[in-house]
Amino acid sequence: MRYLTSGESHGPQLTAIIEGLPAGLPLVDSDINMELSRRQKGHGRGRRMQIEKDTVQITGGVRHGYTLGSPVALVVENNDWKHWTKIMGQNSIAPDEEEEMKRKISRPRPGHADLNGAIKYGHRDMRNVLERSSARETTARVAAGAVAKKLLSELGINIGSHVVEIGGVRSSVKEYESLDELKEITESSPVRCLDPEAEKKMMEAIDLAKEQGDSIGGIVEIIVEGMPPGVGSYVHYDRKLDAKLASGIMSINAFKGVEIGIGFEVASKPGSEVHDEITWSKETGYYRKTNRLGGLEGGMTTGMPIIVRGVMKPIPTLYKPLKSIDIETKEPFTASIERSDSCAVPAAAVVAENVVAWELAAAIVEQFYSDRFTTLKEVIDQQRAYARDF
Ligand SMILES: Cc1cc2nc3c(=O)[nH]c(=O)nc-3n(C[C@H](O)[C@H](O)[C@H](O)COP(=O)(O)O)c2cc1C
Ligand SMILES: C=C(O[C@@H]1CC(C(=O)O)=C[C@@H](OP(=O)(O)O)[C@H]1O)C(=O)O
Repeated sequence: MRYLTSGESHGPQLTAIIEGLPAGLPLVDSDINMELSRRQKGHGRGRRMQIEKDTVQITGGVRHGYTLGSPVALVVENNDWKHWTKIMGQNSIAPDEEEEMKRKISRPRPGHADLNGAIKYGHRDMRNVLERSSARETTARVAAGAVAKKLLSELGINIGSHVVEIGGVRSSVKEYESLDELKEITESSPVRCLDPEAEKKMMEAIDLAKEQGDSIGGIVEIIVEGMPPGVGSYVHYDRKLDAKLASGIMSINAFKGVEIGIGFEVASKPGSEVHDEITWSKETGYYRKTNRLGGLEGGMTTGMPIIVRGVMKPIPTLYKPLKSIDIETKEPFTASIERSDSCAVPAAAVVAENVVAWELAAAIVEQFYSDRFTTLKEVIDQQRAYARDF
């Protein structure tokens, strides 16, 4: 299963095309719209989110609420496009030279793809880079991830996320009753945090950063329950599920690191406090009383919850801008900013959740492939029973 996305941040629309989904998966636009709307929320987002009301059009691969087995095409229109038609027009005749010079972006923003992308593709107008490198593209990734999430949920696999840290303020709540409880709390938190004390401090930290013209990053955690054991493989580097999850998280704009289970804590702990002892009961089969390795051993699922964390750097566009060099004049400048998020960690948690959903669904479809969703479901149930009785 794979997908491609297309579209610029201020272009007419974003498109995702998914190939390799089995036929017969129930899928309606509200499954996707729910995720798109979650991605738009969060304290610290800029004015763009007031302009956009992301909703999907399913333009291929689905009839009467079920996938057909053909490519699924998803379209999300950019409301902001109407303000950018002149600047972004795909077919418009080139504007006169003077106008063109005014519009050209020749000032690369530190921390963005601008300068490297311009050098790579030979663009002297860096709008040609920033339009596609913008995290607006995560809308299309969430749309594709929402389809994966639907597939997982039909297979009894449940996925949630929460914000662990923003700008150095850490959530202290580690325990929650169930994923449903986690979802209930995070959906009503402006920063998707489980800890009400930390939530307040996180919001203050975001407001302070904004006031000071700065930005802050943070850490998000994704939890997945219900994965059958043995998904992924140890036999080759590119079949290891932990590697695929790490690659997925690192591919999200501004993500700079990934942890699985207790993550980097393993460095300071002895093996006896890292590895999860294996135990067995007739009802559940094999299980671990602890889950420090986050549901993955040897590149495969253990059947325990999968726990993945990702760290997001502070947003690079600052109202108190950093120094850079104009590529035309080679003179230093400090940029003027129109609008930007000051913190997008809560939104990024939703992106990460959907990216993880995609990687897990793709691994399941690859390993247990069937053209028919009903058969895939039977095979997954068989895998669970087989692992239990093994
Ligand atoms: C949901 C989300 C929203 C973002 N919003 C902004 C923003 O408003 N301004 C900005 O400068 N960067 C924003 N970013 C981060 C940039 O897109 C990112 O840092 C940039 O594309 C460079 O990529 P890199 O940080 O992965 O190297 C956002 C990232 C995410 C995930
Ligand atoms: C549009 C989204 O995020 C954008 C990501 C982004 C960036 O540089 O990554 C810059 C901002 O775009 P603009 O300059 O149009 O305000 C954000 O709003 C979105 O998340 O849907």
